Amino acid sequence: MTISIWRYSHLLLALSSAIFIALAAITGTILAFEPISNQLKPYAVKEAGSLSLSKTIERLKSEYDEIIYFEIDKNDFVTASVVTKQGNSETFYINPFTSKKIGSVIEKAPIFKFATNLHRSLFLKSTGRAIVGFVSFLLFLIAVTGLVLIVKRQGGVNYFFSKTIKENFNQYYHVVIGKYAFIPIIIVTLSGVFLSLERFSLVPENKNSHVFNDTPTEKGFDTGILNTKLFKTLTLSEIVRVEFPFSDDIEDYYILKLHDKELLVNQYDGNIVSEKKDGIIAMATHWSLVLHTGQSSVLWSVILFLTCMSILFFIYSGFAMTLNRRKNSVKIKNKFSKDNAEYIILIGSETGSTFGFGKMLFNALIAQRKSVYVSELNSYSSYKNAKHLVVLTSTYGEGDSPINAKGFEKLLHTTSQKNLIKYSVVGFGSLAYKGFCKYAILVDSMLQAHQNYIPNLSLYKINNQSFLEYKTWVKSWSQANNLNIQIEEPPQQPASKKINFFKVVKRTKVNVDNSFLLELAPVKKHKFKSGDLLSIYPKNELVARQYSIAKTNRNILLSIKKHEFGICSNFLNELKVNDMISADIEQNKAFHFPKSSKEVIMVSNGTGIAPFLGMISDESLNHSKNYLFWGGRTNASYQMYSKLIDDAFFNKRLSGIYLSFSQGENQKKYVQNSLLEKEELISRVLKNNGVIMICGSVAMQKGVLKTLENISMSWLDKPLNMKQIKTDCY
Ligand SMILES: Cc1cc2nc3c(=O)[nH]c(=O)nc-3n(C[C@H](O)[C@H](O)[C@H](O)COP(=O)(O)O)c2cc1C
Repeated sequence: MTISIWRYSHLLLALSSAIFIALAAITGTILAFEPISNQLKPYAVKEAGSLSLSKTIERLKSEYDEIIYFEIDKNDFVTASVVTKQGNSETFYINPFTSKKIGSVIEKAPIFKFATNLHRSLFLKSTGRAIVGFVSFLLFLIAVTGLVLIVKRQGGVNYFFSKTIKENFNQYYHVVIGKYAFIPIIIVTLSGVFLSLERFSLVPENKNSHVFNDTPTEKGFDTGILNTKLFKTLTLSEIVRVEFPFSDDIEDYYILKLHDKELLVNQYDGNIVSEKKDGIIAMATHWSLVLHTGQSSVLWSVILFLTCMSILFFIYSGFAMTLNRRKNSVKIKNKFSKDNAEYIILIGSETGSTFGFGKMLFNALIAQRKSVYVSELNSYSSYKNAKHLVVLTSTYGEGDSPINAKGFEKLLHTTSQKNLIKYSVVGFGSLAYKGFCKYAILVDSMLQAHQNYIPNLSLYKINNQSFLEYKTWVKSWSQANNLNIQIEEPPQQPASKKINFFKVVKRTKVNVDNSFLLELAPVKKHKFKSGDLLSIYPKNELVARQYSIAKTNRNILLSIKKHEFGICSNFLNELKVNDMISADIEQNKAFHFPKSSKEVIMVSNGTGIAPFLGMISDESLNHSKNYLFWGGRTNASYQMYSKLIDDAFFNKRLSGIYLSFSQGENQKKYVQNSLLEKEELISRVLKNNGVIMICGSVAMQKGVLKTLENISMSWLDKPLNMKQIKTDCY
């Protein structure tokens, strides 16, 4: 498995701390509710913050015999510790306007006590606290390495918040949630680390101490403390805690804890005897506590709750992705050394899937008793007996090389070859990205410019790891080199196998092209759209065959071509009305009808028309002008679809229908020809941000994309914008 240093660090850090992080996240999720539940209690008194200190003390003194202290917590609850007129020593919440008791001090619920202990120290006292602090730091590093990975994946900092391409559920949400959870995770982890360091006295202490003024320490003139400027102007919003003098002794002071300092105040004349500033560490402790626990803000508590939930999701999705990669990782054992092999296969891969394709070619050549050597592009070297070089490479980032090809360019220029070597480059990429197979294009041009390499086959690009496209290339390459090699399809895992039942409600006869329509009603209610996929498992087969769905009358309409030896198509052709089949609907959002486009062009050939039959029949999709291009063999091939298409035209769901027949009576015509005839329409749709949907064979897709590229260049003077193209080809 090819793995970059960042991904490796991210993974290693996650692996080493996952259990602790999971525990902290679960307990954090529970603890996020504590400030929320506290703040929902009715002890915060409206506008109490503006009440002056002298008024508060005056009322307290009239209500109770003695006051020990009162304090205002982060929820704005005022707690007073007093001796009542009945002589009882009590602590409770008061309304500072009246000084009357309004509730007993909240006891921490057992669940919160338990979660706090587990979260802070894993019930292991100081050792546990140290572990938790360290894990918090690891989580900080995981977040930072994750951020770097997202930036690389998005193709730079500037594209951080631009659309993330969805390859699968886990990868997509790992990245998307990661973008938004990064800042809260950094805040939570850094505050957690700080609180741990502080607990172990590893942060510099606050060196500030009380500096006493040179005021007389004898009992001075009693001016009535409540009339002093200080007590009259200080409000509860500025105060954290007020401790009352213990006795009448002049050296017993009022201790006023404010948000940024502590004052000792003479109880007779209100003079400030001493002042101690909190300093930066005390401020940091205060803010770490507030930010880490969510006290004082319901909104922040909710954010903390969501952050803990997302950490749990990262653990799940991260491990699911890693397991999946491991499952797909491929090891190739060379049987020949680099200098003995006639065929050299060099692979550029980021996440390993291209190695699978390399292995297929390797096995096929070995089966033909050819001497083959496989390696990474980064291990490019001299090859004494090589006659053929095949480069299979993916593209990453914004058209960059995959990680194991970073050094290839330099090696190519500094390593000399003795022989003339025939080369072919196959690019693995995705049309969803701007630079489709851009790195393969670069490798191809580098080899072209190299004196020791002569082209064998022109550059071949493969979308979404399509096995069929690869098979087509292997066939051409094999023929070009007088070989007779064949690659074997890798065994597929049965999809999730969420099997559901569907009843055949209608079907047509097989037409001149061996194609037929099959209408299926789901036995249980299902949500699906035209463009989704139906995975069918014929007769207990493990490998599913997928068909693009048209949704008509709440049923599924499939257009199927019967192949002579096709297990699935023959199985479906044997079905009669009322028969039941088992299948699974898979969402295919990438091929749903665009929600906001004003014009949509649908291009298909053969049975690829299926999803469009549903889209043009759906009355709710009436926001756009739609055009249908379809290619088949003859007019008779079209008859099976004509009723649905004519209806859509009369209902104004279609504004244009353009048919092309490859075996037409007068002339041979393909969809590409019809597109060229309608260049003006195509260029207008492209110019006005319309969408072009393509469904059918891969060969047709290639031809259509080329035609669209040409139209875009000649009419709009710019390359085709792939964001306007949706494809579902096989
Ligand atoms: C983050 C990311 C960026 C990608 N960037 C591109 C790109 O710029 N151009 C392209 O054609 N394919 C791009 N792809 C698609 C991959 O090249 C494609 O899935 C390839 O088959 C992966 O092969 P590998 O697993 O061997 O690396 C990208 C994929 C990912 C996950």
